[in-house]
Parts: sequence; structure tokens; C-alpha cells
Amino acid sequence: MIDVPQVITIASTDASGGAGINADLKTFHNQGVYAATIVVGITAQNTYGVQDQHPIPANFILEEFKSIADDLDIKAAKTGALLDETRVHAVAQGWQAYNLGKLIIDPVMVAKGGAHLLSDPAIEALKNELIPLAFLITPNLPEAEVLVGNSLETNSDIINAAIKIQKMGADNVLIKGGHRASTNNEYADYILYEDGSSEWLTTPGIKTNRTHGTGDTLSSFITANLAKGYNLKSIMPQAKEFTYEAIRQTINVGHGHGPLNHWVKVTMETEDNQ
Ligand SMILES: Nc1ncnc2c1ncn2[C@@H]1O[C@H](COP(=O)(O)OP(=O)(O)O)[C@@H](O)[C@H]1O
Ligand SMILES: Cc1ncc(COP(=O)(O)O)c(N)n1
Repeated sequence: MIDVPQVITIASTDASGGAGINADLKTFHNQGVYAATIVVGITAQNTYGVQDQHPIPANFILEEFKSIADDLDIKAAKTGALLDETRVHAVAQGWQAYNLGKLIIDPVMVAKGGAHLLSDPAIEALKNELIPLAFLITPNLPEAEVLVGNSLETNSDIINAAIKIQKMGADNVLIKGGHRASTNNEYADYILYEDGSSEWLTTPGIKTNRTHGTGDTLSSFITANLAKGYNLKSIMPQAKEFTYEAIRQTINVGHGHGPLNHWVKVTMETEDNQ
């Protein structure tokens, strides 16, 4: 029998397959971990935008938690689009009852096409109930602005925001820079680690609108490799590289914000040598 690290995504589906649970599963599979799901919502969505969304009843979400906890041995979990306050509350309740390892929160608020995937009241619930449980939180720039309540223009704004979000209770804070290329066209993400150290992770910018699911892909790569036992600092450069390559090696699917290439080969360095 082969032992394989088990992970779970607690999020919503994307009918067109490029973001949400669908992107998470593809990334998990790419990274060689066994993936389970707790479906919180379903979306009718394509690369043009989100046409409709439908939440799963809170008591059913709790049943999903119980089914998983009664049987699987989950090492790390990530959340994605949680839609509304009731769903955020159900996930926090499920987590308190059935802890599923390291918790990575991707606080998805708005899809690339502009649709809201988290209601305003849910943001307070996210702050109060979920962030204190997080091993890592991965807001993009607009999400980090909402969490701290001010705009983030400069690098020092971003550094201060990460400190503020860490004080809300997340051990590690990654602020993704995909919504702002620097003047020399670089995309820089900033991470503040639990020991107080920090780093900027930078790649060249790719001129494309085919960035559906970039955040999901990055946070799933991290989740998969945490479950394998790697530490966060050794995962981050590879996570950034994987996302970069998945954007760069474009696949021809859809006519709007197209999905990423989840077949690219970027693994942790020790795996490269095996
Ligand atoms: N056009 C791009 N070129 C290079 N990297 C990008 C590009 N767009 C996003 N990224 C990277 O993709 C990752 C996800 O970031 P982002 O797009 O901000 O997340 P989200 O999907 O949550 O909005 C980050 O590492 C970011 O730097
Ligand atoms: C169900 C679902 N979850 C998450 C996203 C975020 O996608 P993106 O990474 O493109 O912002 C999405 N569009 N749909």
C-alpha cells in the first residue's frame, strides 16, 4: 500500500473548471497529494464571469466535515470562496468540531470578472471566526485592503498591512501582488512569516488576461506541500514559480479570463532529485 498525503479544499465549484475547487483539485493532483472536498457553494461560471451562485445549506456543510473527519487523515486544508456569513460561520463551526490539520485561508472576495464571492457581512465573520484559526492567509491586494481598511499603494503599506493581518490571528500572511505590476513589470508577493522574518517573491509579469484561478493555484500548491511535510519557507519560491509557469505556458480554453495550465512540472527541489 502506498501512503499518500491527504488534503482538502473547503470552497466553491467553478462550472468552467478554471478556478475554485476545480483549480484546487488539479493543483493537488499535479503535486501528488490525495484531495478531498467540502463543497460550500456552486457557481455557474465561465471565463467571462460568474452568471449565478448557490450556497450549500449550513447543516450539510457540517455533515461533509463529519464524513471526512470520521474517515480520512487530512494533513492540510484550504478555504476558497465561502459566499456569505452563514457559510463562513458553518466552516468555522466545522473547523472547531473537526480540526483538519494546517488551515490555509484564501479569502476570495471578488472573481476576476468582478462578481462578488463574499458578502460584506461575511467579511467581519471571516475576520472574527476564521482568521484566528489560520496557519496562513493569502489575500490579494484588494482583499488585503478590505481586511485592513485602507488602500495599499507602497511597499511599506503592504508590509504594514501584513503586520496588521498577522495581529488578527493568522500565523503567516502572504499578500499577493497579481493586481499591481511594478514599474519594471514585475509581480511581487510579500510574505510575513510567524517568526517575524519576511521576504518578497518576484517574477517577471506576463502580459495576459488568462489569469482565472491564479490565487487558487498558488494557495493549493502551498497546501499540498505543507501536507507532504515541507516547511513554508522552502515551499514559497516553488509555489511562486509553479503559478508563474502555469500562467506562462498558456492553454487555449475559453474566450475571456482563461484558465491556467495545471500540467506544468514544478516540484519541490528534493523531489526534483528523486
Ligand atoms: N500577469 C501575471 N504575471 C505574473 N504573475 C502573475 C500575474 N498575475 C498574477 N500573478 C501571480 O499569481 C499569483 C496569484 O496572485 P493574484 O492574481 O493577485 O491572486 P488572486 O487570483 O487571488 O487575485 C501571485 O503569485 C501573482 O504574483
Ligand atoms: C468558485 C470560485 N472560487 C474562486 C474564484 C477566484 O478566482 P481567481 O483566482 O481568478 O480570482 C472564482 N472565480 N470562483
